[in-house]
Amino acid sequence: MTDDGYAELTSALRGFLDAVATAGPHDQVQALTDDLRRWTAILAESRQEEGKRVFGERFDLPDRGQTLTPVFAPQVVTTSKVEGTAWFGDYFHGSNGAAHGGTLPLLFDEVFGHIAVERGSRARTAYLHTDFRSVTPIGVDLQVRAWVERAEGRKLFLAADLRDGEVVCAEAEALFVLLRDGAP
Ligand SMILES: CCCCCCCCCCCCCCCC(=O)SCCNC(=O)CCNC(=O)[C@H](O)C(C)(C)COP(=O)(O)OP(=O)(O)OC[C@H]1O[C@@H](n2cnc3c(N)ncnc32)[C@H](O)[C@@H]1OP(=O)(O)O
Repeated sequence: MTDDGYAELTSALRGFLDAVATAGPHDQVQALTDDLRRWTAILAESRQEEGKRVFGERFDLPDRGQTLTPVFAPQVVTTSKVEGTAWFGDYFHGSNGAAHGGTLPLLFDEVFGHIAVERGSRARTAYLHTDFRSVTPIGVDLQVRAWVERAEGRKLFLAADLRDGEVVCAEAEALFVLLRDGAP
């Protein structure tokens, strides 16, 4: 990992989003808004085209340097399976201590993507089906795994599950289609 500060920035940004998500009314809200607008203007001056950005494009950083998805730390990545831990911060909270339902397919898409990347394939998600088996807790280390069910030509049929210990939180099935040469 290149120690250029971006891993720490990603971590700080996640912490900030979690703090925003859990904060009550605050008397410094205008100061915070002003600070955010100041940094937005500074960063806008260094806007880059896709392929030259950090966010989501730095494979040497945790979570590719992005905060869009819940934290995913892979432990095993092969061309046929991926296993690791997932962690949903407060930013991903839906209600009653459970993760927002839409954030689970978000995690699964990211996890499936590791298999596609490991296969050296340019692929896109054609469909992703999620079954919500039990509420997904916030702020807990969860176990996630995904695997290839079968491959048919350009089609890669994938499955995954997310567990809190013995409890299955969610399961997913997806079709990734390998892109034709020259596809955008
Ligand atoms: C150092 C290393 C660190 C590694 C660290 C890596 C981390 C890396 C993480 C990255 C994580 C990001 C991973 C996100 C991945 C996205 O989320 S991609 C964005 C979401 N998906 C999209 O936008 C896709 C939009 N759709 C499309 O572009 C096109 O429809 C597709 C899916 C590419 C397919 O188009 P196509 O290539 O023209 O293929 P087409 O001929 O239509 O279909 C091919 C076959 O698939 C079937 N098919 C297509 N769509 C469907 C469908 N929806 N249902 C059923 N069958 C279908 C067709 O029927 C056909 O079947 P056969 O006739 O061959 O039997």
